[in-house]
Amino acid sequence: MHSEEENCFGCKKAIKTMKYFYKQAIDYKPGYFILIIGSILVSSITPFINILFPKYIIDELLGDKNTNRIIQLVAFIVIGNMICNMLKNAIDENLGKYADSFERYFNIKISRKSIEMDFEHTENSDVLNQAQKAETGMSWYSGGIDGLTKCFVSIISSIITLTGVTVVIVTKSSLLLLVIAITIGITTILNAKKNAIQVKAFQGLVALNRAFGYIFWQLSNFKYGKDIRLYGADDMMMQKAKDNNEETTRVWKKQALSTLPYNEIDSVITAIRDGITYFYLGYKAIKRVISIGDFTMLSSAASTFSESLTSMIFNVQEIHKKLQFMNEYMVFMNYENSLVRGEEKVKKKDEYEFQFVHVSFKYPRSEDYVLKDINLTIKSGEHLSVVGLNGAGKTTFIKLLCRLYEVSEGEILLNGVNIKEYDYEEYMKIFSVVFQDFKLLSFSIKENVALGHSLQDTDEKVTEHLKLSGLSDKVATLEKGIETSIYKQFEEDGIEPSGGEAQKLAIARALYKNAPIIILDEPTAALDPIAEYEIYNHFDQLVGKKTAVYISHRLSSCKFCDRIIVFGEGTVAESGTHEELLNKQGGIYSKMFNAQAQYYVNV
Ligand SMILES: Nc1ncnc2c1ncn2[C@@H]1O[C@H](COP(=O)(O)OP(=O)(O)OP(=O)(O)O)[C@@H](O)[C@H]1O
Repeated sequence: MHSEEENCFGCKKAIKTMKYFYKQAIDYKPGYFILIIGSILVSSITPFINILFPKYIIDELLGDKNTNRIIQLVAFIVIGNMICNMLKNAIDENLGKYADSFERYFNIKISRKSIEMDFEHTENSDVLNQAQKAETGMSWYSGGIDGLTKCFVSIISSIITLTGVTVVIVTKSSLLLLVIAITIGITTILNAKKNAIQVKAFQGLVALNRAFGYIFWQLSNFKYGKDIRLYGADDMMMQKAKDNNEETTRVWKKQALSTLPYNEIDSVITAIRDGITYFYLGYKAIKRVISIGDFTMLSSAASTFSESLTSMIFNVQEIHKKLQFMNEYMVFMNYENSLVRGEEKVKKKDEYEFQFVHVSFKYPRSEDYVLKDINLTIKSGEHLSVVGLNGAGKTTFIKLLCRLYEVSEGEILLNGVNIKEYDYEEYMKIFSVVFQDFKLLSFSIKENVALGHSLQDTDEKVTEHLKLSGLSDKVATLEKGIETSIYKQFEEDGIEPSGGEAQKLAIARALYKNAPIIILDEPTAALDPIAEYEIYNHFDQLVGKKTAVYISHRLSSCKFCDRIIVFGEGTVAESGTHEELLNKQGGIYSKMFNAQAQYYVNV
């Protein structure tokens, strides 16, 4: 939530935001700003052509009636307007291309920030809302750099036009300026009120837009099609989408109804201003204080004056509003990472011993401890199995080990050094992890396996690891082999891997990374019994002397491990080898194992 002080978007904050964006934009695309200068020049010149030359034509028509001169003047107007329009079109066309490029530039930065921010932020709905605000605030709400710059262009052009037009009006009728200035003062106040309503509505729409994006994604993503169809959830999903749509419409409608009176008053004031201008100038022309040519020029100058002044003030207010939208991007980009990131290098050696010393943990914004006073050592090269009932804290234990979360109490040591003291990226490199909810990307099999590594000369190595994980037979049947795309999102001949195939791919990816510590969270849950048997048969080949941690509900897999730890109610309830734990009367492990074995024995 923004505090009261933060909500007040004053001049200082606006200038800071402006500097922040323009510094990056100028570095990224300086060419854009050269075009902008051209745009300012063209849009400043055009109004003068249409104010000055018609006066001379009328004066000529009512005076000397010199045909050649009239033709010359008309040619000036027509050709001048044509050249200005052509230049404007050429500039606008090029500016459009930059607008897109700026939008992508800042979107990429949002993505990078999302990846680099503390993992715990990615599960925080405030942060997710802020990411949404950053993205929409930088795109269609503000128009991004291009939208903001166009406002500046308009302001500068308006100032140039205003200066010229003021000179024209002052020489003939300065009272007119006063009338226009007063009416514009009123419309400015109305506009400020309208903007405040729009900014408030934007804040209210963020959560709705994010929810709609989620529902839309689930509905249109065929991966979720099975569940939605079989559970008949389509009506419920459609209802949620409809409710969301109605709520969004309600917010828009409320905004429109709130701003409508201001728009209507604005129209009345503009009409009064135009009426006064025409009556006043008409009266002067009838009294022959000004010529007919002057009447035309002054009425056109008066309307240009009010248009330019209105546009200038409108654009100042627009800039203020747009900067508030764009500021949301800054807020997101400035999220501090709270995870301590040390500088100690992880020494490359064969020994990696971890110690959990009185480790307790509760998730952020939660009062309940998920893990309580965990004390254990994972010896280098040990194959450790972690078991326990659902929700016992097994995955949380892995998340702490991999530093996705900071422990709440106690410490985790690697080779005697607190893991906080290690360089974060270096520390991450020592783990190959397959999480329960691992993700494959819509890229080729090769890219999925060699993820994060160079793709040069990798074919053989990728094939080798696919063989280890038991996927080579499947890949051999594919026309494009390891170049085959996963999923059909971008390639028609992409494959839809089965649950087991996807898991084998994820295992191949983890093995390919060749990190000294392998962690597999439910590694064989989706594998058929033969594939599971194969994996465990090649266990030593797969993992070798590396330290390995397995989380599994298939207790038969625990036999392969040196030691088993059993989590229960947030603590390490039991620890020992398969045989030791099985012999422990009334123990959690023996109960779970016997319950599972019963199914097979009783068949
Ligand atoms: N991001 C989170 N925020 C708050 N609570 C969480 C979060 N992730 C998990 N929990 C809670 O922590 C507890 C332990 O979850 P964890 O995923 O570690 O269990 P698990 O032993 O791996 O379970 P399973 O066998 O079902 O995979 C659960 O009660 C879960 O609801």
